[in-house]
Amino acid sequence: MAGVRCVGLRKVFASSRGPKVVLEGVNLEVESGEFVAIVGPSGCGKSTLLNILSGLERDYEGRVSFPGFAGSGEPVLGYVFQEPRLLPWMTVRQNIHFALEATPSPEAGARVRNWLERVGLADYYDYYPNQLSVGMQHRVSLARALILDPQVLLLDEPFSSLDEITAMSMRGEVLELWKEQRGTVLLVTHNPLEAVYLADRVLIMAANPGRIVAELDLTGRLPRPRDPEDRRLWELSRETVRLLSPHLRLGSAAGG
Ligand SMILES: Nc1ncnc2c1ncn2[C@@H]1O[C@H](COP(=O)(O)OP(=O)(O)OP(=O)(O)O)[C@@H](O)[C@H]1O
Repeated sequence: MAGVRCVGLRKVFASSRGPKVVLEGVNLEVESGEFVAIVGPSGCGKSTLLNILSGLERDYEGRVSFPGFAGSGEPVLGYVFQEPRLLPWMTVRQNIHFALEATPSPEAGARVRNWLERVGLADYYDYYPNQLSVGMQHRVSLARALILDPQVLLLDEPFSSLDEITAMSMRGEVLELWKEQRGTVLLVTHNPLEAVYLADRVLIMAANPGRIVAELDLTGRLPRPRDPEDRRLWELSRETVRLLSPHLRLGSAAGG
């Protein structure tokens, strides 16, 4: 098990107009096994935050830790990027198998087949990424992250390019997996309804500089399992929008 903790995160990017503070004073405490969604205006630093948590971005100030993780090194992290980022010279099966190469096991082939079925791509195992629709490529990238049984799963708008029927099914798949493994999930989304359907807590970020400005706690207000048709989801999604809307004008005083 592993939670996620950030203390005083600050990230500055160089730009043609000089240094740009993208994240400032970001403090985050996610319990082990918690499902947290992050919503915020475009460009407020959500992906940058996930990149820091994943270890891809190492040039930042502040501290990141994974409380509750008892192993050596770092917990197993799964990261589903905004774009599928599949290796074009590998087939679907090889792309998913590739994720397991660091931990070879005799069951790897069976696990890949199982995940191909779970994401509805069993018939496409020998296709190359350029032979798939964008939505199918996203499903491969989801399988590639989930097959690792991650203790911490980072999802950067993983459903945004999917049609709504497929997105619903993939949300269900992520929830199933989360129930089975009780890993920690951090989901970045622009969809307030998706955030309140999936998460225990929704964090609201503002821009310029990116920081967490509000939080909506759903535990107790919306028991699980949740019905996607539940009217309360709409009410809570409107509450999320109300918390977010003062921060939506980029570059405004409210935005920083
Ligand atoms: N490598 C980089 N070099 C310079 N600036 C960057 C770099 N990566 C991101 N930025 C800047 O950091 C800010 C935050 O970007 P980021 O992608 O984290 O935002 P976001 O909230 O995920 O946006 P969106 O919701 O549109 O995906 C933006 O102003 C972006 O231009």
